[in-house]
Amino acid sequence: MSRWISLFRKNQVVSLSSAIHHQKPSQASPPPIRVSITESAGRGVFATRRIGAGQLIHTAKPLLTHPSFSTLNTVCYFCLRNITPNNTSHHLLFCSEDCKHNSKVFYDVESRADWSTFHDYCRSQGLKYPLLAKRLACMIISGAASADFVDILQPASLSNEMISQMEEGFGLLRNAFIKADIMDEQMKFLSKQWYASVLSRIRINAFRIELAGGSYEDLLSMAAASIEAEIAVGNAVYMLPSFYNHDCDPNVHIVWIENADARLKALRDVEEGEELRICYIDVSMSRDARQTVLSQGFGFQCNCSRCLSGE
Ligand SMILES: C[S@@+](CC[C@H](N)C(=O)[O-])C[C@H]1O[C@@H](n2cnc3c(N)ncnc32)[C@H](O)[C@@H]1O
Repeated sequence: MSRWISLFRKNQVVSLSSAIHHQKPSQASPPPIRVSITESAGRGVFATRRIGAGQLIHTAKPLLTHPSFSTLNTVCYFCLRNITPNNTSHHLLFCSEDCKHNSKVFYDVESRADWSTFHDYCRSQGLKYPLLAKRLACMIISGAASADFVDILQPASLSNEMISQMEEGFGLLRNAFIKADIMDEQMKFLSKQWYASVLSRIRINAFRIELAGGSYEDLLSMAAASIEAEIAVGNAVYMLPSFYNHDCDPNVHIVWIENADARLKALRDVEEGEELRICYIDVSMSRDARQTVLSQGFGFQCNCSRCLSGE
């Protein structure tokens, strides 16, 4: 969701360059945040104490990840870490034995089926989120996740037209499992309603992962590297980061260094009780463009102070 361009806005550069000295979270205590209801944006994340600019507020492991089609052979199929491609093999890659082991929760089921038709469909339609739904379905079939795994996340409201557009993807997903002889009992959850409900949640909660690389310890050099290279390796869904609302002048940034493990950092000093917000979009766009993207992509009218002031 978020992008780096926002970091170059003039009024943020000073706080960012002073931000890099406060990177370590408190080891012993829980993160200084709570999830509560906001006045106008559903649930949100609030600071439970003062947080200094640049402080690492918390990290988050993804619930679901999937590489982009363009990075399928160059990033870890589990954690999205960049891997030097092996010219002799076009097989899916894992960056470590740990990732290979951890991926069993979906890969043992996934590798039994032929995904070519489902993938061709996604590729031709430019769809990335059904890949995350496929991974979740594999986790549920393997018994590693329950059918309501992502139900706690806010769903997008879908029009009837959007739901009917999902039918083809649903049919192809289901067929791939049927052809792989997955037992009816294990696929009981896999209804059109389940598929639409999962995609509606992924749609507004998935993050587009851009890795900044292991050598960028400070936010400014990460921002510069990310803008230069446009490094989008895939998509991922998280639990806690999904509760952060959007602001066009955010006080928190989500960053990925070398894999899909997220780090949430304060962009400026935050007072106890203040809501913590990230940006979902490129906030260097004009107000009208931001409003259009947020309304079409996330279904809300942004009324942050920047939008209200017309900036
Ligand atoms: C990723 S979720 C954020 C958490 C969400 N508020 C919840 O209760 O789970 C994104 C959704 O939160 C709401 N939201 C986020 N930022 C908002 C904002 N600035 N103004 C109004 N609604 C917002 C919208 O409904 C949006 O689709």
